[in-house]
Order: sequence, then structure tokens, then C-alpha cells
Amino acid sequence: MEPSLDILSKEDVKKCINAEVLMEKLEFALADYSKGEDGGTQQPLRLTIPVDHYKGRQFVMSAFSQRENALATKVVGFYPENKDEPTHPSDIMLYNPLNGSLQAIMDGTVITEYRTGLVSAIASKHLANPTSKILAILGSGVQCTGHFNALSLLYNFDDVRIWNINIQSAEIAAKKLGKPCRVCTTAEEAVKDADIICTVTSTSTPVLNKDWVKPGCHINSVGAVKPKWQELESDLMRSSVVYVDSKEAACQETGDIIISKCEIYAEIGEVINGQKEARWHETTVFKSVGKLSHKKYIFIKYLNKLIYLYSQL
Ligand SMILES: NC(=O)C1=CN([C@@H]2O[C@H](COP(=O)(O)OP(=O)(O)OC[C@H]3O[C@@H](n4cnc5c(N)ncnc54)[C@H](O)[C@@H]3O)[C@@H](O)[C@H]2O)C=CC1
Ligand SMILES: O=C([O-])C1=[NH+]CCC1
Repeated sequence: MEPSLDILSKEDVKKCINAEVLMEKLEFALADYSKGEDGGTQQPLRLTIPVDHYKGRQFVMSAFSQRENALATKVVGFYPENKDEPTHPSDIMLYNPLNGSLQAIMDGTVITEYRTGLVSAIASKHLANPTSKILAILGSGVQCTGHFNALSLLYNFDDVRIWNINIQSAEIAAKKLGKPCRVCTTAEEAVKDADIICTVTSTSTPVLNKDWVKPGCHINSVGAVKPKWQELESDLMRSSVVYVDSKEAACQETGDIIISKCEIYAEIGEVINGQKEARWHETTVFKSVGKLSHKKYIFIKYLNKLIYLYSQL
């Protein structure tokens, strides 16, 4: 008999996700990755296909995890000018690691939204002041909600600010958060005295300057996923303690690291493993590029188990 193939829509995936469980799994995944070969993961640098003719690009990310016994590939586009379609269309293929056969194809957009915010939340847990009360989010697309929801699992913010280059978009995002938050007209106003700042934009030039940032704050920066693009000013990168998701990927894929020529202090996985310090009393930047597709397939594996149950109902 042919093995069955599960096909999961965005709604199917949404029904399966439990953010708290996923956060735990992601922390293991980050730690395993930074152990190198001892971590039992195989994860080559992702493939980037420029589709300049249509102002887009596609990333192909594959990985195997021994811990989860999972093998998967995620394909994600980056089309920042899309209006009626997602700017990051994505699909995930899950394979049986024993024989390589395809087990499931699923929407990858929901996973991308959750996973990216949760990884920033994990970084914040280690690198931000534990009493953080003021959150600023620069950018008001999918990752704005993803980051707000993920960080709210760990912090009880009493002041949340949002800024976007397009203020109407920030106002729409603010309503979606379901909690009071302030829409600011400038990025500088939004980040004043903030304890945690998330930059989640599609900008190609810096939106956050060193002089605006309170010493000791923690910054999660997830945009600028091109070698010539920057989300944070070079001076800010050079004067902060910089952590990344993957040194290999960060040094090749983001102008925030390449152009600023800043020093990378550690991978966040090294902090989780106790190999490097969490210097949370200093100004810290967690720069992620999302290279860690094994973070995603851990989701997938988890989802697959739920999918199995789900398919029994
Ligand atoms: N590091 C990672 O793991 C991941 C990174 N990303 C990146 O994070 C960023 C945000 O992703 P999404 O929220 O899904 O995208 P989105 O398209 O939903 O939102 C992007 C936001 O950036 C704003 N923006 C565009 N140009 C700007 C400019 N010049 N200055 C300030 N804001 C500007 C847009 O108005 C919008 O609010 C993107 O750069 C994306 O490629 C996305 C997923 C994973
Ligand atoms: O990991 C991811 O899904 C992405 N990284 C950059 C754009 C999308």
C-alpha cells in the first residue's frame, strides 16, 4: 500500500500550534544547533535564489534532527512588495528520515510567524532585563503580531509602542493586538526608554539608531535578510553585545553583520548551553536571519504528531 500523504492548509496548521510547547522545543533546537556535530543536527546553509526580475527571492531550507527524528525542507519567498498575497509565502515538506519518502506538505506561513517571534522571545528571556516593562515594535506586518504574542508569554508589558513607516498600517496592527498600545509617529519616539525593542521591517536602510536606545536594553532584529540591507545603524551594532541564531548564516546573509563589521559575541544556542555568558545588563542585539530550518521541522514533527491525532477525529 502507498504511504498516505497529509496535506495541511494554513487553518489546519493553526489548529495544531501550541506556542508554549513550541517555545520549549525551539530552545532545545537552538541549543543542539550550537553544539555542532554533537547536537545531532544536519543543516547546511540555506539556498537563496534571487528573483530580481520580480523583486523577490526564494530561500530553500533543509535540515535533519536526530532528537526529533525529523527530516524536512521549508521553501519561503521574500516578496516585500506583495499586496494581496503574503510577503513571505511558504510551504513545508516533511519526509520520513528512514527512507526519504514524503509524508506531509503543509502551509509554512503560520509556522514562520510563530517560530520567528518565539525565537526572539527565547533570546529576550536570556538577554533582556527580567523586569522589562516597555516594549517597542518597529514594523507592523506579520512579525509585529508574532513578536507581540510570543513576548507576551514571558512578560507583562505595561507600555507597548508600535511604529511603522506607514502609520495606517501601524494603526491596523495595533487594533489586532487586542491590548492597549500606542502608535508612534517616529521610531525614535517609539523606542525611548524601551526595555525590549523588536525591529521587524522590510527596510533596506537602518530604522534604529544608537543614540535613541536606552543603555542596557535588548533588541531583537529579524529584518534585513540581504547582505546589502541593514535594519540597525552600524554604530549600534558595533557598540552592543551581538548574539545571532547562526554565525555561519549571519555572516553571509545580513548587512547588519556584514556592513557594520561588528563582532559577534555568541550564538544564542551557546548561551542556552552555558558556553557563553548572557550579558543582559549591557545593551544586547539578537540578530536572526531564520537560517535554522531545523527549528521549523521541530515544529513540523510536533505538528505531524498532532496531525496524526487530528486526522483520527
Ligand atoms: N529572521 C527571521 O527568522 C525572519 C525574518 N523575517 C524578516 O522580518 C521582516 C518582517 O517580516 P514580516 O512581518 O513577515 O513582513 P511584512 O511584509 O508582513 O511586514 C513588513 C513591515 O515592514 C514595513 N516596512 C517596509 N519598508 C519599510 C521601511 N523602509 N522602513 C520601515 N518599515 C518598513 C512594512 O510597512 C511592514 O509593516 C522582513 O524583513 C522579513 O524578511 C521574516 C521571517 C523570518
Ligand atoms: O526563516 C524564514 O522563514 C525567513 N527568513 C528570512 C525571510 C524568511
